[in-house]
Amino acid sequence: MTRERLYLFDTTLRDGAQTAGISFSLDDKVAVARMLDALGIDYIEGGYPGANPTDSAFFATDHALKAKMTAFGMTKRAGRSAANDPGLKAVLDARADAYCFVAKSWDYHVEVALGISLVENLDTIRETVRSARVKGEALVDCEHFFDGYKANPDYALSCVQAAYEEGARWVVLCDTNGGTLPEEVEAIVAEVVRHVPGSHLGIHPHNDTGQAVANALAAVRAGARQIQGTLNGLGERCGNADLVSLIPTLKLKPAYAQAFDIGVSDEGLRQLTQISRTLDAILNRQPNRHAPYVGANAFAHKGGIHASAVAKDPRTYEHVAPEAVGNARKLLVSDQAGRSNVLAELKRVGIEVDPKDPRVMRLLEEVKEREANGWAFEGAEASFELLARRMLGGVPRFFDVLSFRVGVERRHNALGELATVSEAVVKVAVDGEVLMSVAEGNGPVNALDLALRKDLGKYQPYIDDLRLTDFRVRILDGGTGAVTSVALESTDSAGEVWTTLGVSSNIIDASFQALEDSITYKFLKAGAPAPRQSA
Ligand SMILES: CC(=O)SCCNC(=O)CCNC(=O)[C@H](O)C(C)(C)COP(=O)(O)OP(=O)(O)OC[C@H]1O[C@@H](n2cnc3c(N)ncnc32)[C@H](O)[C@@H]1OP(=O)(O)O
Ligand SMILES: CC(=O)C(=O)O
Repeated sequence: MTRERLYLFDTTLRDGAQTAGISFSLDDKVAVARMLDALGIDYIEGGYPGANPTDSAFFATDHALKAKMTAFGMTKRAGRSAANDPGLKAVLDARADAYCFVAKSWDYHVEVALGISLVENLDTIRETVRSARVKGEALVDCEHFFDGYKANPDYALSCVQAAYEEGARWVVLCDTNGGTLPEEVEAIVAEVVRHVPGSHLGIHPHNDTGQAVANALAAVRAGARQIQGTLNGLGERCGNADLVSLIPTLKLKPAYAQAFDIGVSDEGLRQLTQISRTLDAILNRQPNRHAPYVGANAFAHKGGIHASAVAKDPRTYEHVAPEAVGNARKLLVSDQAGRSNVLAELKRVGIEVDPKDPRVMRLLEEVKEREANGWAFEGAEASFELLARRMLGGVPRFFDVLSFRVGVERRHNALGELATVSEAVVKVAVDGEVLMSVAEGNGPVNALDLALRKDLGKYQPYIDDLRLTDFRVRILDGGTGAVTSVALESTDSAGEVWTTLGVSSNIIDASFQALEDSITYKFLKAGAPAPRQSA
């Protein structure tokens, strides 16, 4: 069976730039465009030349991409000719392969937002497409098409037909306000296909009911052959159709994979998790751990019953293989775990144990007991590994904390300014040697951290590159006598990131436990030798 070509149009750099809180620099835009091109996207909408200096600068350079670089703009202003519209000229002067114009197709919008007659709007569409075709491929985004169709189907259709008959390569049906449901999209697109070939129709769904991806697929089922969307679903308000969800669906789900060819190869698909996370890194955002296909939790199995079956065959609880999209499976250890989760995690960290060893069940019981008292091992693999090694084999006591003291003082500094200063003193024994360090910090935990890591004797070189990158405190029961859980995230020059936990009714104790475990984990990881004498 021959497969039909389905085109992907990415608007991360245009509609995605309309996401609240997001702003792309020129370098960001270039990096994202290259990433999209390598992925195999057919059209990359780079922005709106003339609307702002970044977008104009982006289109002033030659991108030499395989994808069709597309400049976005609005149809010509009413009351002036296309040749006499500076906004339109800026778009058409851009170095692009294709030009995409947003046009009104809802009679109400024509009258209220543009304040022109319905006939004048149709002339505007035609004249704009005519001017664009001279420069390259023309596309028309029919804004509010579905709302327009519901209000006045004949007029909405006449806008689509005007664009198509004038030579637009694609007429894109936009669910601009994002309120249309999949069954409505499917029915309306099926009607439009009776007037304009589906091979010239696209869909641009917004996600205001959380169904933009479903709406894109509904339009494809009804005959549209171009999907507009963005990476990670960026876009105005609740965003656009997420191409990171759509691409694997189109490639891995038989109903679509057997019917359609898209420009993304299997290798491109395997890069998807990396691409999604790189975009978040560029935007300085935390990746969505629960994102379909690519989220860190998309293939994380927490329930013991799930983990047990996954260990037998991953297909029991996975709809596709994580490797297909460049993601990885995880079996989490928590109070929802069974023996299978523990065995899988022990295997992952390289601890060999007979599955029938009674210590495995004791370890699981210890995890559950601790979780009931405020520990949360799920996000703290280093603390679980230390607990497991301590219970199953042993972890050298690289150092012993003999005592610590920390004080917080508010006083005038040398400049006469009032400042709050924390000072800590830590006494440790390292392989028979007693060492004492003093440090000042911007808070009591910081002062303790600096004092503890100041001098660990012969082990000091192993922690020179240790950095603490995050410190999260959770109060487990209300009130000042509450139990406190501290999660400490650490990293090193090799780029490994690990999280350790401490739980106590005293926040300083909880922090110190997490700190000691972080250092011990680093010693183990770096292969530090066990002390000659027990501490
Ligand atoms: C559905 C979408 O996402 S469409 C894309 C939306 N994206 C953006 O708006 C981001 C970029 N926009 C901008 O930088 C600015 O809005 C600009 C440069 C385009 C225009 O700025 P301004 O000239 O100051 O106009 P402003 O933004 O206030 O209003 C838009 C004008 O365009 C008109 N307009 C809107 N859509 C269209 C259209 N499809 N065709 C012709 N004119 C249109 C409006 O009626 C309004 O005209 P008015 O000023 O005579 O009332
Ligand atoms: C064009 C566009 O972004 C919209 O109608 O949503």
